[in-house]
Amino acid sequence: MRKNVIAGNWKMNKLLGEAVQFVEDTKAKVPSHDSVESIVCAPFPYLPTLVEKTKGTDLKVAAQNMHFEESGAFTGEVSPSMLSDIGVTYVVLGHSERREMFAETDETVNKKTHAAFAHNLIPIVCVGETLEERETEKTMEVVEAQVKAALAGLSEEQVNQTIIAYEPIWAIGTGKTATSEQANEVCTHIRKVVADAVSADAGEAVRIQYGGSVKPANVDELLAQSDIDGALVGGASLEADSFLQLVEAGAK
Ligand SMILES: O=C(CO)COP(=O)(O)O
Repeated sequence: MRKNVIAGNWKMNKLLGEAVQFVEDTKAKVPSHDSVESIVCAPFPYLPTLVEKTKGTDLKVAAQNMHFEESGAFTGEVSPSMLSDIGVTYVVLGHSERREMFAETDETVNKKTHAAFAHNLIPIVCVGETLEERETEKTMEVVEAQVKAALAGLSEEQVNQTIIAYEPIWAIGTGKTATSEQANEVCTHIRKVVADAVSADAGEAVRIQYGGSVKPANVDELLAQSDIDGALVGGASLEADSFLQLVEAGAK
């Protein structure tokens, strides 16, 4: 039985006081880590404070991106060792907003997955098709290529720990959710791609989240699908109450 992972991706939202208030309001209320992994993906400047404030609780903290290099002349970037050094445990990689607006490629995502494991960070690797790709029936092909590229060269053990987030771009922030059947169909395909590329066991073990307009009203139906093991949530993760409802759904 795979454990659900519910991650709130705050994106570029909240000021420090609001971020702290959020974790104060949720950290003692999230279900046990044994029943669901509850994660907030916060902007870089808040990570040390949030890691400190959530120590010893079941709420975990993720970064939303990182560089793949260890250190050097990369003005404005944050390295994997900086994240692990301050106690961050997960990192979102290859979000479609970074692919679209910040020149993230399959190749850099792959370098970042390797760098994450080298620094004990669990990667949440985002994949997903555009509306045009869906309408021209390229979804499976596009997602397959992204998954294979992201995982290339990882060991079976590393793939077992990887979290893949399937986020159809047309469903992000639009209020348009993929139907639970549409979402599951792609997640099933991703699982098969991992099984074929790595091993049957890795295909079984890898956790696959759905993301795109997930909210308390639709999360149960999405999580009830055979191959969906959680959600990566933007808008509906910004309020403590809504986030708590989502993690409680993940613990069922
Ligand atoms: O991009 C997303 C999470 O990473 C999804 O965002 P929304 O939940 O706001 O659609």
